[in-house]
Amino acid sequence: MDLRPFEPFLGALGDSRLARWRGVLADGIRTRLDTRRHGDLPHWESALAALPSPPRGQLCLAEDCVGIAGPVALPEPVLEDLVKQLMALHPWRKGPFCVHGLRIDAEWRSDLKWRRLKDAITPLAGRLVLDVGCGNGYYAWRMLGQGARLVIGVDPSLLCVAQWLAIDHFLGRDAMAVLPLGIEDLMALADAHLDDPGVFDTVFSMGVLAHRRAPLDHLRDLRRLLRPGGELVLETLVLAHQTDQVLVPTGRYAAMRNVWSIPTVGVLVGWLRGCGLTEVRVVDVSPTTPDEQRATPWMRFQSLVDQLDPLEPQRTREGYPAPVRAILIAYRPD
Ligand SMILES: Nc1ncnc2c1ncn2[C@@H]1O[C@H](C[S@+](CC[C@H]([NH3+])C(=O)[O-])CC(=O)[O-])[C@@H](O)[C@H]1O
Repeated sequence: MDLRPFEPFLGALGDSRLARWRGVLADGIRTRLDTRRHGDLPHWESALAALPSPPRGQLCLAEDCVGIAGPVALPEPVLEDLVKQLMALHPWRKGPFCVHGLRIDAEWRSDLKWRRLKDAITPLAGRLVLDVGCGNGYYAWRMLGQGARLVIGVDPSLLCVAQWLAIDHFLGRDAMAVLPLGIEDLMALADAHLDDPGVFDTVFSMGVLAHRRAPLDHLRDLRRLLRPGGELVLETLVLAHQTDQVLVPTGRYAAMRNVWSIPTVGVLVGWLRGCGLTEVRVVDVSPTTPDEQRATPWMRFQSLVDQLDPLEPQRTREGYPAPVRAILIAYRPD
């Protein structure tokens, strides 16, 4: 993979407030693609190259599905080939996507989280949006569908980038991309090349905070990326108690090796305020259920149900409280 698939998007940055990011991001992507080679990348690249190429489709956002519809139905053999190439990008964690009638039933019903937050956020029409840890871009398509001017998704996983490229292959939209960068890459690039990275109208960080070893640094970074008055949408694992506690799992949490901290909602609100964010509000607290996160033919590994105690499903197999996630909104002061 080289810079070419990202060039239309980088070009689109040129006539926006993000113009100064254009060269910076191009350098970052080049470096990451060099150093983050992945053994499966050639396999994913062959699948992308072999995707059928019907005429460009339209982005169709149904309640439960990010869809692509074209002017003509794809013939059966072409659909079979489509399944084969998209399956080569297994596991699909985030979705569902509907590609010319083919439903990619991903591990997560990501539509459910979107439903919880979409009416609580400032409408995205015309806004410059950053989605940190965006996965394969499922939500970034939704953000574009709400009329965002540009959406930068960043995620260090090359499989996520490959899945975005597969979906974008059928849409060819320049105003959104999943770039192979971690938040730390973005901050290092900003520190080295930009006076002030605070340009985004809305910054999303969903499903990332618990995986950061230094959660307060993450919140400070998110604040720095917002323009004054900009909105942060934060989603993360929380403890459902009323106390001021932070769970720091010893070993795994729900089979995940990289969960470092799970605060109560009260602590999380305090962290946001302590990092200089204001008007903090909690818009949702929901347990994650096996209806929302489950194994499917598009994600054949173990999933949430395997990570919960079979006799006491309100606990993980390690004995911790089962996953509950909260969505909070906050602002960088003007
Ligand atoms: N350093 C990093 N910087 C940025 N992203 C990272 C980093 N390390 C890992 N990630 C990425 O953060 C994402 C976390 S998933 C949330 C996806 C989406 N937001 C969702 O809300 O469904 C967790 C979940 O499923 O809850 C993965 O795609 C990682 O590759």
